[in-house]
Amino acid sequence: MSGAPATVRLTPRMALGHVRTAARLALKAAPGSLAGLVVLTVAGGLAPVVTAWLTGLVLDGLVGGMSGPALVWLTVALALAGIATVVLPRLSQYAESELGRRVRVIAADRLYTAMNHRLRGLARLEDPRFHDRIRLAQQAGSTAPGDLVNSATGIGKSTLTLAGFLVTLLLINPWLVLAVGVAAIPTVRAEVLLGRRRVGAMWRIGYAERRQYFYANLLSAPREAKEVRLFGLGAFFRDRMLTELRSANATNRALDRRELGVQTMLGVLGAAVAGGGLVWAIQAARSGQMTVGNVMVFVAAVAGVQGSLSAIVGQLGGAHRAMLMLDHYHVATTMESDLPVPASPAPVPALVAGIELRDVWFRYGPDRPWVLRGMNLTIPAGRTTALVGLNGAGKSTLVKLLCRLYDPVRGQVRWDGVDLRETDPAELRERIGTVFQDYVEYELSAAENIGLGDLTHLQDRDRIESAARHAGVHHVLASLPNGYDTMLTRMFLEGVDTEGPETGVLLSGGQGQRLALARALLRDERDLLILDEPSSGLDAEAEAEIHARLREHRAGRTSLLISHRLNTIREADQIAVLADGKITECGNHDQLIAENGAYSRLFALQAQGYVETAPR
Ligand SMILES: Nc1ncnc2c1ncn2[C@@H]1O[C@H](COP(=O)(O)OP(=O)(O)OP(=O)(O)O)[C@@H](O)[C@H]1O
Repeated sequence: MSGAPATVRLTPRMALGHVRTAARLALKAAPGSLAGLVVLTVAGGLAPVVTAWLTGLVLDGLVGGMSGPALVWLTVALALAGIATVVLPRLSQYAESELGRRVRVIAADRLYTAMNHRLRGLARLEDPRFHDRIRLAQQAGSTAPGDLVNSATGIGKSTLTLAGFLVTLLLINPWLVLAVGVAAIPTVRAEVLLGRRRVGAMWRIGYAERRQYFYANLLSAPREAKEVRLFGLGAFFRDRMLTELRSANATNRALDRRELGVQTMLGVLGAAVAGGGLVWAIQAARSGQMTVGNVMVFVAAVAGVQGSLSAIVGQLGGAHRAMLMLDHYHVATTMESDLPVPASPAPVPALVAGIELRDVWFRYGPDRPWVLRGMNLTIPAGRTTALVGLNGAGKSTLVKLLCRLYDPVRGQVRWDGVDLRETDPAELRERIGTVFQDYVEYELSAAENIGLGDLTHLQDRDRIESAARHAGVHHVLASLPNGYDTMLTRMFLEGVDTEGPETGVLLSGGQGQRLALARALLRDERDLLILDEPSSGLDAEAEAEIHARLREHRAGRTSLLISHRLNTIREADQIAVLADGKITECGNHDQLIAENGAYSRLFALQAQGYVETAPR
């Protein structure tokens, strides 16, 4: 799924496919509204023609001295047609809105279900082209199917009006149909060209708009606010935002000017044809070839033909745009899974022997440097393995491979002998509990923040509290204004619907880290516990306390612990040093110290720092 969206070209086959998709979505979402819309479209399309004819008949009746019930009935019919002309567009608008609302729900459901099922790893999420595509697909899902249906009904309605008035003109004077038709050719051609330009401009403006929102967001987002203020970046980002805004404005202005010029010319041409026709009609009326009513019908018909033609062309442009957008939606909902999963995946049983990384090579893209270069490591079941390495050595990358967020480029990661490529990632992840280095603090309640670790326990307050106690964060959470129900956010109000809603709170960095730990500990019975820098934000006392608890918790379980603070991992059963994409040392603390290698050097360096600053 790649390629710049701007290069999308619609073939007739694709267009037909998108029309079918939109029609199916509309039929599924709101068959009643769709049927109503069709009826309203037919009625709305014919109403102006009927009104014009009735007006002509009434005028002729008056001039011809018609009176009595016939004139009354004609007048009543004319009044009803007038009411219909006013009411029908309102009803159509409601039916369109309702259809749009319902289609949006189904389209969003399909899109996000596809994303959940087809985006199992991370690689695609790190591709900027994918983000362009998915953003457009989200936009398309919410508006394009409805827009396409509306354009289709709009085209149908205008076509009916056009046909009605063409027949009218044909009955009055066939030559007039030819004159109006010839005058319409440049209009159609100009609208098609303008439509294409509009679509092209949409991509260019879209990019500028995305950058503009990005800068605008930097100016108001609480997460970035500290740095923006401290480094005085406000004016800098504002200027960049305005530059993007001006660039979008310049594109829009150029387009508007071109449209203004073309449409003014076409308007003058249309008016000339209509004026010529009117002169002819008045002459014909004067010489008795035409009635006053027919003159009126003629004027309405010329305006109706011109108006409906330009509406059809405009709506075709709208349909074209909607189809281009639906193309992104189609690609996003039918994309292949980013991690191949066999038709019958191998089961992931409880871990008995261990996990083996066999000659694993990995890089984040064909044009990126290798992070792991033929790495070999066994993580024995029931033991604690610690992973040590310098910044950027590839420790977190290894964690992602263990969770099958990526597949190795070469080599295998084996779970009790089963290559992870043979497994269903969802089943594998059910067996793993993880605290990532860049853990998430969700803008939800404290209890939910922990409960998300295992949705089956989301409502189980006892288990949630027990996990919080293990992670040493229970007292902090219990003493929040609403205890575990306090929202951990300053972005949303608690209970907006109630009177005097309260704002939530933010935890400190270390408290947040404990919360993430509690979330992982809720997945208590998992086979593999991965802790990537679980205590980097904790004070020394808390760190010692947490590690003592974790040691207890890990006893007899399989765990992988990553930490730069070597004192926290020295009791691991096995310590592996990762350097240059490989495991360069592996053994327990005493063995590695005796080896006098990189681990020993790092340990001595850290120990020295403490000794030198310790009070005598
Ligand atoms: N998503 C990514 N896309 C491209 N490169 C990445 C990505 N994530 C990490 N890298 C690169 O891979 C290398 C290893 O990163 P990784 O995060 O695994 O290191 P680490 O050992 O965990 O480092 P640290 O100790 O700083 O946490 C780094 O050079 C990093 O720039």
